[in-house]
Amino acid sequence: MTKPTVDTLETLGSPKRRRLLAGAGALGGALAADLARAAPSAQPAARPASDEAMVTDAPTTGASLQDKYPFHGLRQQGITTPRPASGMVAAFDVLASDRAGLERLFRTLTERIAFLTQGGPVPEIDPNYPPPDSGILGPVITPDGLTITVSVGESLFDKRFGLAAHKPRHLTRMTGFPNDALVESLCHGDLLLQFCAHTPDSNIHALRDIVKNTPDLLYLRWKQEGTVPTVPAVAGQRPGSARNLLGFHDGTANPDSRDEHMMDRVVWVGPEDGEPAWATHGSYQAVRLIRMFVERWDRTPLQEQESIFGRRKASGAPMDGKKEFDEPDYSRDPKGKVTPLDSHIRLADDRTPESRRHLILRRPFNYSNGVAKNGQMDMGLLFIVYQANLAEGFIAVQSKLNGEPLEEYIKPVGGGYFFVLPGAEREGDFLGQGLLRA
Ligand SMILES: C=CC1=C(C)c2cc3[nH]c(cc4nc(cc5[nH]c(cc1n2)c(C)c5CCC(=O)O)C(CCC(=O)O)=C4C)c(C)c3C=C
Ligand SMILES: [Fe+2]
Repeated sequence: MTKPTVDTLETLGSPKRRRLLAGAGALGGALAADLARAAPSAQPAARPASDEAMVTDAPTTGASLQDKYPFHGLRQQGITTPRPASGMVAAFDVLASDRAGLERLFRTLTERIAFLTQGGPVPEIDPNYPPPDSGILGPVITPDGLTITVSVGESLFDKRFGLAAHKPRHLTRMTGFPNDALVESLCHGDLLLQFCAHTPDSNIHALRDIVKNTPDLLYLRWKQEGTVPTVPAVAGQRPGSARNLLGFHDGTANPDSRDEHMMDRVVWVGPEDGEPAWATHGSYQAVRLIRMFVERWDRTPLQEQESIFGRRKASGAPMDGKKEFDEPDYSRDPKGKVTPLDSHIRLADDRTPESRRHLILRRPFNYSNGVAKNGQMDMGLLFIVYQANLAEGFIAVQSKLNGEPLEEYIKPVGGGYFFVLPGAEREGDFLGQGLLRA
């Protein structure tokens, strides 16, 4: 996992930052926001990434607008990178009609992502032309921990670009599971961009930049924004996982994304996986928009909620444990008297050697979209999951979950399957280069 660098070490929780924000009213919102974004500080970043005791996949206080992840590398960022507070996915149809157009798209994406994730001043141009930037972050783009991850859908491998022979082995068009009510306009896409940053403004800014720079190449199909609640960092304590909108800690049993050996096994496609050579260092991505029926959930007894997940709501502990990160021991409970056999966590991973083959890296965000037509709150989980093998990963785990009691409270309505391109390794390389040269 690559750690963010902090050029000028301003932390969101620093007294300086708080003073700047407190002065926002007096200064006028936009100017104060510009100052806050660009302000340097002597405070170090708060996250001690090398301290084992602090492992969490929840954003903690101390995020800096100057955090940045290197763009070039064998693998793309935004997968094993810590999950920040704001996420967004945007799925597109590709308008390019031939290989040359597709290459122009990949080169443009590479150039824009390299700039947006590293930040810098927006160039000044002749005011007779439209401004080169939306301006919503001010004249200097702060990196804000932004990552933009590019993946491609199965439909990109149709006749248009002559890529059919190079499709990753498991990349298929997502089909519905028994509890799904998929809405076609919220599904699939030739290309998907995942934006992650400390603040939603950076994701929106980046999306608008990319849309502005690809008018003849991309058509926006659907998008979904989401958030992860920030977990306060308590000195000497491992922070708990963030909570989802059903009120449970979510992410507890995720494999440790800092363990490179584990990530090579679970997440990244390797040369031995029987995939096309260009796909090495890529990953399969499943995205699911899962609506939650929160009104019904909030009227469900606590003990039923806990039985549905197989964990305690307050602590996140497994039913046979005391603390969130205690390991459940199902061998002592073969009939499911303590942890029901059909609880979410026991179905998803029954801790047998067989289930080790189906490990996945979950990287979800909570979403809240306003009000549904029936007057209910439209909220849920933007479920994003990465694995080296889609069939053994998401599809196998979802198949085990089919029919689970949680289904009474959730309804998957959209998403799709995608393949994350390997990284642009060196300056001058572009995302998708291996695929187009295969
Ligand atoms: C197909 C994969 C999964 C889907 C879809 C999914 C949906 C989903 N999950 C929650 C809430 C929780 N999930 C938890 C654990 C968990 N979930 C999956 C897979 C899917 N979940 C796995 C593999 C696991 C880990 C199981 C284990 O090893 O014990 C938990 C418990 C805490 C944790 O480990 O994260 C919660 C809570 C919701 C609300 C949801 C759909 C809306
Ligand atoms: Fe889950």
